[in-house]
Amino acid sequence: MGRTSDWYARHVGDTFVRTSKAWGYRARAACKLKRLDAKYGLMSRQCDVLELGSSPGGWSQYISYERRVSGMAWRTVSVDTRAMVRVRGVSFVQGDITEAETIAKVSSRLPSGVGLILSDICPNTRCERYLDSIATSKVAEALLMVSRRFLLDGGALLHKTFVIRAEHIASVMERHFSSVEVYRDASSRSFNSEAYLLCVGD
Ligand SMILES: C[S@@+](CC[C@H](N)C(=O)[O-])C[C@H]1O[C@@H](n2cnc3c(N)ncnc32)[C@H](O)[C@@H]1O
Repeated sequence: MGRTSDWYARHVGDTFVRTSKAWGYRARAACKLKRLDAKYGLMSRQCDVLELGSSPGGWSQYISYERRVSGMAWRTVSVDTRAMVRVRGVSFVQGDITEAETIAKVSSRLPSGVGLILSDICPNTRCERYLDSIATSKVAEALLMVSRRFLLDGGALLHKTFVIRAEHIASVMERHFSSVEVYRDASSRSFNSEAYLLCVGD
């Protein structure tokens, strides 16, 4: 079997792909967020949300749905370098979170900050250990900068990274947050094994 058919067989056989399709989510990532929400009660936080790396919109759909069923009128602003088809109740900013122009656009929509930042940002990795490690560290740096700018006291940052980098990034985050927990989701496919860091401030 070639690489493409290999990927296809894995993809259609994946429970999270089937579940996300059944629920009408644009990406299987929505099922991962649902699992993280069940573990950490993310959506029960009474606050505005800043979502980073949102396209094609699976997480945005999940956030939008959860907020609507709970009747909460909190704002959600989502950011991605790539375009995203509109999601009800979500304000989308197209831009790079490392750029001042994007930060200014987010600021104008969330002038008072947020209680929760959710990042599913995935840098363009090249399966080259040194370059990938630089790319994931750059994302972590950008998230720290965004957290300093937008996260309110007691707020939380959920950050997706790769298992191989998780402990190092956690040790950096521990200098800036009062608690940092590393979680490896069972839905992560082994070849790109992802980990999530939940960083909570004072
Ligand atoms: C795994 S995808 C996100 C999937 C999304 N959470 C969903 O549920 O549909 C990662 C996204 O991160 C975005 N991204 C990567 N670097 C970025 C950056 N510097 N600023 C904003 N978005 C970025 C990519 O364009 C990509 O759409």
